[in-house]
Amino acid sequence: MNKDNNDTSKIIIRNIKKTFERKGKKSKEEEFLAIDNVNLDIYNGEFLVILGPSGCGKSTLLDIIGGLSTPSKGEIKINDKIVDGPGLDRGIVFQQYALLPWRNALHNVTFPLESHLDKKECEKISKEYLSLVGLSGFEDRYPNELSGGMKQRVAIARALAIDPEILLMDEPFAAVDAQTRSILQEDLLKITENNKKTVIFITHSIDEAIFLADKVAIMTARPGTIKEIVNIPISRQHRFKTDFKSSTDFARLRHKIWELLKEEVIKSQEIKENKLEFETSIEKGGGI
Ligand SMILES: Nc1ncnc2c1ncn2[C@@H]1O[C@H](COP(=O)(O)OP(=O)(O)OP(=O)(O)O)[C@@H](O)[C@H]1O
Repeated sequence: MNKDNNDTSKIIIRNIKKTFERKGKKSKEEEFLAIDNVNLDIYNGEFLVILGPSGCGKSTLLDIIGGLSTPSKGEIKINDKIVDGPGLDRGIVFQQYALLPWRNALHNVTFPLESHLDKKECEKISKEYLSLVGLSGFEDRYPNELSGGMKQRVAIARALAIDPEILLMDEPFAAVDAQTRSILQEDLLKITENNKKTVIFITHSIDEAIFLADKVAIMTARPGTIKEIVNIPISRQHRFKTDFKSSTDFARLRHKIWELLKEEVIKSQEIKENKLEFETSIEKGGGI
């Protein structure tokens, strides 16, 4: 695969800018620039992880790719078609499971299928995907009877059940404990590899990024843009070796990514502190 050739891109992101209208001082509407000039190419079957300081616009970008929000400028193409809303080509998994509490696991997974398939077919497919994520036998459990990790498995099964080409995942493992997270990472890597999914995955964890990604996009402090792409040239088989996370390859990548990210985390904290100082001084009637 020629990764420098635009023609092979599955997802093409060009000059994306997003501003929000916000109430500013004296309740006046003000434009708030969240992300600007975001450009990315994601190739068929690639696993892209996005890292960036809190508030830099990662979720904003993912929402635009998912068609849940529109860009203020720029465009996104998937398989050469401009994204103008949500679609069955994209399955989305959020941090907070977003399961329907009144439905059991099976019927949470059937939910996105019900509009176009009959009941029997929906349940057959849902059982298959629950089995794929290791939840055979848990079909009739309600969300309040499942652990955090199991709920996230149901959410993944639901996203996969529509057989999307693309999985969009917004910090999906942030709410589960460290051991469960590690197992979910391994399972996700196997499932997406075996089912040939293209994945965009947001995280705050550098270790998670290195374990999962083919390439890591590091975003700048707000307004977020892509600062650098770091390739992770490590085979999937090698990642499953027990000593991978203590290898020199891993340490080298972690150091490189942290050096790039640290600058942005510091900038992002400076932005917040300046804003606080500015607001405090305005409240006191002075300037800065
Ligand atoms: N609907 C909205 N209206 C106004 N501002 C918004 C809206 N959605 C996001 N923002 C702002 O845009 C900026 C980017 O938010 P976003 O949630 O995309 O960041 P993030 O990088 O995903 O953050 P985190 O890592 O903390 O989840 C933030 O300052 C946020 O407050």
